[in-house]
Amino acid sequence: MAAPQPLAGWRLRQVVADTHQLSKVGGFLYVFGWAVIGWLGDVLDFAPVTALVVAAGFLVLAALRVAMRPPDTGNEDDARRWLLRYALVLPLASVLWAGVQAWVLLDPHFGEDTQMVSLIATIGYATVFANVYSTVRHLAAVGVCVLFVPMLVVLWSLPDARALAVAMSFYALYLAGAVVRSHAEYRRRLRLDEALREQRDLYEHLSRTDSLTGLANRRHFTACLAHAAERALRGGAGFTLLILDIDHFKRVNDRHGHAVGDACLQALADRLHRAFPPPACLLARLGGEEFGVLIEGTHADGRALAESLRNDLAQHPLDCGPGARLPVTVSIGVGRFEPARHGDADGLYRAVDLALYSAKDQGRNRVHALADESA
Ligand SMILES: Nc1nc2c(ncn2[C@@H]2O[C@H](COP(=O)(O)OP(=O)(O)OP(=O)(O)O)[C@@H](O)[C@H]2O)c(=O)[nH]1
Repeated sequence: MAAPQPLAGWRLRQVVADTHQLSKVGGFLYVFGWAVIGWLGDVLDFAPVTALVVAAGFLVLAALRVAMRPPDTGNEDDARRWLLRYALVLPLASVLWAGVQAWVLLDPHFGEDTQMVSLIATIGYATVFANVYSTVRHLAAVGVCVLFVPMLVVLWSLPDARALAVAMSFYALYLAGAVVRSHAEYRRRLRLDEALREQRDLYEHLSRTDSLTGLANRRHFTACLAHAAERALRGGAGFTLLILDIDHFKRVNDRHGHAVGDACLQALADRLHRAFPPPACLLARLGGEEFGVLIEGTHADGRALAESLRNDLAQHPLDCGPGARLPVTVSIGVGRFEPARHGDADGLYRAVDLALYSAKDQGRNRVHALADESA
């Protein structure tokens, strides 16, 4: 059988979050239980100091659970350390309750009603431990043992309580099964959640990505362009848009075949990555042999970057597979977003697209910048 893997990554963070969420207010159940027992058993009459110390103990432990918030650093070691500390604190209230339970059963000051209520409360707390703290199996097992074992020892030691001891022993077996089952169910749910998350992430990635080149697709690029324009309109940093199109790409397909054409598009995507590194630049394949580049910030000289890419491509053929080093040239339209002139992202896109087509019209293998057009 394979050794169990230590919790890591998303699962660890989820276990930490679930453990705190499920248990953070549970400490107050012991406060309530002790208040009921104290009231039924008139404990303030014969042991006022102990009663108050026990109440204070339950209150402090309940408050500690709420106060021990999981770390939000995202660091796995922090999360593991927190889980260990919390797993040490969580059963302390059960230890105190086990002491209370033994006291109530053994001290004749407490009447039979109070003893019965305390036993019911112990069953309740142990059942909660077995079923609710399913996130960490050992934690649930320790909690159940701490609550049940001392009570069973006391019951078996009392000659008048044999029937109760037998019944409670059977219930202890049920609780052992509940610990195993609830933990297995939790692990199953965790695996399902993780698979759903991975599928959602994959779907989101695919819906944003061009499958041939791995660049952003037109839909994602258009959305990012719109966000960049909105930010700029609200006074944020500006941005520059490049649209580039391979010249006479049809000839590549016609002469070398579609597969080489595809490799050529992939090689161009690699070249674009080197010329416009993320995260300042977003690269997209807008369709066919047309690509877009969004450069965030006001410092980039889009025209110079476009010229340098055009030169690089004109001088260094693209590696499009075995025996296929193809010289390709590109035509590029480029422009910086100017709110007063373009209005929104669509306005800039239209203007840069026109610049690209004017570069094509004027002979291809050239960069046409918006500033040139207005000159
Ligand atoms: N291999 C390959 N070819 C594609 C893909 N998408 C579009 N094309 C081809 O790209 C070519 C585009 O041709 P045109 O629109 O005439 O453009 P062009 O030949 O580059 O000419 P200009 O843009 O005017 O310089 C067509 O032959 C399409 O079949 C693709 O995913 N893979």
